[in-house]
Amino acid sequence: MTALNLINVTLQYPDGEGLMTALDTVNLAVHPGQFISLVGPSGSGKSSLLAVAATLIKPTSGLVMIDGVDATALREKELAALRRDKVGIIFQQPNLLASLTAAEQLIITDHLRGKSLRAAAVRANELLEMVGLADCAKKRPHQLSGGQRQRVNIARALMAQPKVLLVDEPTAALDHERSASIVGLLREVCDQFNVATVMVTHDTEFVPLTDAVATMLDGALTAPVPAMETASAR
Ligand SMILES: Nc1ncnc2c1ncn2[C@@H]1O[C@H](COP(=O)(O)OP(=O)(O)OP(=O)(O)O)[C@@H](O)[C@H]1O
Repeated sequence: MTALNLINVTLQYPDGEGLMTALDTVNLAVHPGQFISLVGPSGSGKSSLLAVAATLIKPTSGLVMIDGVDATALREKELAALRRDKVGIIFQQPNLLASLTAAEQLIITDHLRGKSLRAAAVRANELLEMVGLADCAKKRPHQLSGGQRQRVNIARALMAQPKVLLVDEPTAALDHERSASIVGLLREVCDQFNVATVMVTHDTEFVPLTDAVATMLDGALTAPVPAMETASAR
């Protein structure tokens, strides 16, 4: 089963007297463990695609299937639960809470999901170790570098064990070396947690670390994205 499946997704915004089409009949299937780069010029619809896939915006028409469930058919409460449990979102800016330690940034997300604090603390420590921040669990955002903050952001998005990870220009605020290590980390996350990952990027240099490229132009994908190859073929 695909983890994320956009089927004939069209998104239109009101534009003066008429409508502007931000997404035009987009079809995209992403399998567990598949890592897709999403590229295209400014205004081509990349952020709109991520927002629709994240179920933050309902498309004008088409289906958004997350782990086999059609998100466009759900009521707001069910939709919020689906998003919380199945979708991890990583924005450019980590948006960490200034007063919380790295571990607490992660624990609070599980707490909001009604999970036990003890289990959350164990998982938070495991994830911080996985992203290379075992020594930084007690540090607050101002004590971390930009790259470290982005690693906390990634670990936080993994707390819910999402099926789908949506990443919007994770390297925009980082230098070259840190950017490479963040994309390398996302590759590891994708493989280790078998999560379907879509990353918007302007950095075509990192595209080879991903399995396939989706290119957007004027709201449409320029070509079908190849299906998942077997892991051994990578
Ligand atoms: N809330 C909105 N209301 C009206 N038009 C919008 C809205 N959000 C986006 N658009 C338009 O939809 C189109 C696609 O925008 P989108 O932000 O998805 O592109 P993008 O590829 O992510 O661009 P960038 O690389 O600059 O972030 C653009 O023409 C944009 O102006």
